Amino acid sequence: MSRLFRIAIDGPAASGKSTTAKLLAKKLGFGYIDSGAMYRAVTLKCLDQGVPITDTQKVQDIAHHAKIRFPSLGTVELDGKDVSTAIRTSRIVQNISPIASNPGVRATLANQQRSLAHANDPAWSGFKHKNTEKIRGVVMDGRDIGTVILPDAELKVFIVAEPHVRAQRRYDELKEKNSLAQGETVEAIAQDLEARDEADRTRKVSPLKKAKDAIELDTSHKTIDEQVSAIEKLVYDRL
Ligand SMILES: Nc1ncnc2c1ncn2[C@@H]1O[C@H](COP(=O)(O)OP(=O)(O)O)[C@@H](O)[C@H]1O
Ligand SMILES: Nc1ccn([C@@H]2O[C@H](COP(=O)(O)OP(=O)(O)O)[C@@H](O)[C@H]2O)c(=O)n1
Repeated sequence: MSRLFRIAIDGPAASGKSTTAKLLAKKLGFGYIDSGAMYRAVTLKCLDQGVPITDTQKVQDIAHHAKIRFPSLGTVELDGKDVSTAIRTSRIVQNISPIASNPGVRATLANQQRSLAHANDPAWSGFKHKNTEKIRGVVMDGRDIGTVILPDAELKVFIVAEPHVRAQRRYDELKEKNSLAQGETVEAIAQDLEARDEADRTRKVSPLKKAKDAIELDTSHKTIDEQVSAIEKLVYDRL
């Protein structure tokens, strides 16, 4: 016997969603779908092809023809090329908000996200529960997963953290990857996160919002291990 268990993780920028989602997926043998990476990939393609991010129709066409894949845990491919690092720069997030609020882009990516979540990929080995039932599933993170993409997910978590903690973590991450733009400071990153969260919260289509039945998890004073274990426990509680 096999049962499907879908975990929706939403929250503001740099709150710890993808780190937690990836480790949780690894622990449970679940698939991991990084929906933010898909918006980042569409943004990268627009910038590379010189398509103005405010040209609604052209951006929709780009999204429609972009072939985005997740060949392994944490890697992202765009049109056959590994873009895992290229999509993580500040240039991408500074241009992403008009693309994420484009209804045609959202419709295209939403379809792909739902079919990825239903793919039941054989690589998602899952785990045995109480020695009988096989639990297989997926962890998906983003802004609208619990509200729009998987409204009937078996578990919804809304991850938050204090703004200065998120800015410092994102700064450290970019520094470590040598992806900091020249002269980029923690303050500049804090401003970017705030502007992006505001745009995500106030857009008309699929805004960033905690689903009514989501459980809030504040990671400000938690270690990564603690936040992964907290969600893992919620999974077992629900089974
Ligand atoms: N509890 C934590 N303690 C320290 N660093 C963390 C913690 N949670 C996440 N991070 C780090 O913060 C950064 C942002 O986390 P990330 O998972 O990318 O956030 P999101 O997906 O919400 O944007 C990453 O570099 C990650 O390693
Ligand atoms: N489900 C999603 C995921 C991301 N996004 C958009 O994509 C941007 C980047 O998402 P992300 O999760 O990669 O960003 P970070 O939280 O890692 O900074 C967000 O600021 C949103 O504008 C969205 O609109 N809907």
